Amino acid sequence: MNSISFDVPAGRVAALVGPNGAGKTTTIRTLCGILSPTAGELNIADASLNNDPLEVKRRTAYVPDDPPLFDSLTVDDHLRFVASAYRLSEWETYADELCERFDLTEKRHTIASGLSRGMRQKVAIVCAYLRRPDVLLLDEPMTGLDPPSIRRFKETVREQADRGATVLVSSHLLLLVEDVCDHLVLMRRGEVLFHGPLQQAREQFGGDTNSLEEVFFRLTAEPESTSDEFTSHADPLT
Ligand SMILES: Nc1ncnc2c1ncn2[C@@H]1O[C@H](COP(=O)(O)OP(=O)(O)OP(=O)(O)O)[C@@H](O)[C@H]1O
Repeated sequence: MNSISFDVPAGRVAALVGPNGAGKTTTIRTLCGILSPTAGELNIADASLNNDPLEVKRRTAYVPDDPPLFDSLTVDDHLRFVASAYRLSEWETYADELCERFDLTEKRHTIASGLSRGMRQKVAIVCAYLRRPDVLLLDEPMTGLDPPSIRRFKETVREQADRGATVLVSSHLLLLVEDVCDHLVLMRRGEVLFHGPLQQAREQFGGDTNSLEEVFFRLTAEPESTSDEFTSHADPLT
C-alpha cells in the first residue's frame, strides 16, 4: 500500500473494488487491526487504531472472504460465543430474526463442518450483525450465497447503514454491489484511484451506461500518474 487515504461517512455503504491484487483485503485487514501499518493514521468510528486498538476492535466487525468458523461448534454455539465474547445483552430475539431471514433456522444445531460454503458465509454475516457494530468490514460477502441470500444480504446491509453503521463491502460482483452501495473506494496496485459518492463516480466516469462497471474499466485503465485527480476527498482515513 502506498500512501492511501479515504474516508467513508457513518450511515454509508461503500463498495471497495479493484482488480486482483489491488490491495482490498490488505486494506480491510489493516483497518481491523490484523495487519499493522508501517506508517499512517487510521481512525474507525472516532477511535484511533494506533492509540486505542481494543476500542477499534470492539466497534468493528470483520467478515473475511473465507470465514474461519469453529468446525465442531454448531451455529447456535457460534451465536452464543459472539454474545459472550462481546458481552451482548438481549441478543436472542435478534439472533432468531437474523437466522430466519438468512434461512439458517433449521441448521442452528448443525456443526460448522456440516455446513455448505454459502451457509458458513451466512453464519459469519449473522455473527457480525448480531454485535450491531459501528463499522462492518465485509470481504467478498456475496461469494457463495444463493440468490435469496444475496437479496437478504442486500436488504440487511442497507438496514445496518440505516441504523448508523459504516459498511465497507469488498466485491468483484459489480452489478450486485452497485445495488446496495452509495459510496465508492476504487483501488489499483496499492493506490486509491477514487473515493467518494458513487453517484459522483457515475457522473464523471460512468459514460453512457452510467454504471459502476464502466467506472471500473475507465479508471483502472488510466495511467497511475493521473490518479490524484480522481480522488474526490483527501481526508485522513476514517
Ligand atoms: N500474505 C501475504 N504476503 C505477501 N504479500 C501478500 C500477502 N497477501 C497479499 N499479498 C500481496 O499484497 C497485494 C495485495 O493483495 P490483496 O489480497 O490485498 O489484494 P486484493 O485486492 O484483495 O485481491 P483479490 O481481488 O485477488 O482478492 C498483492 O500484490 C498480493 O500479492
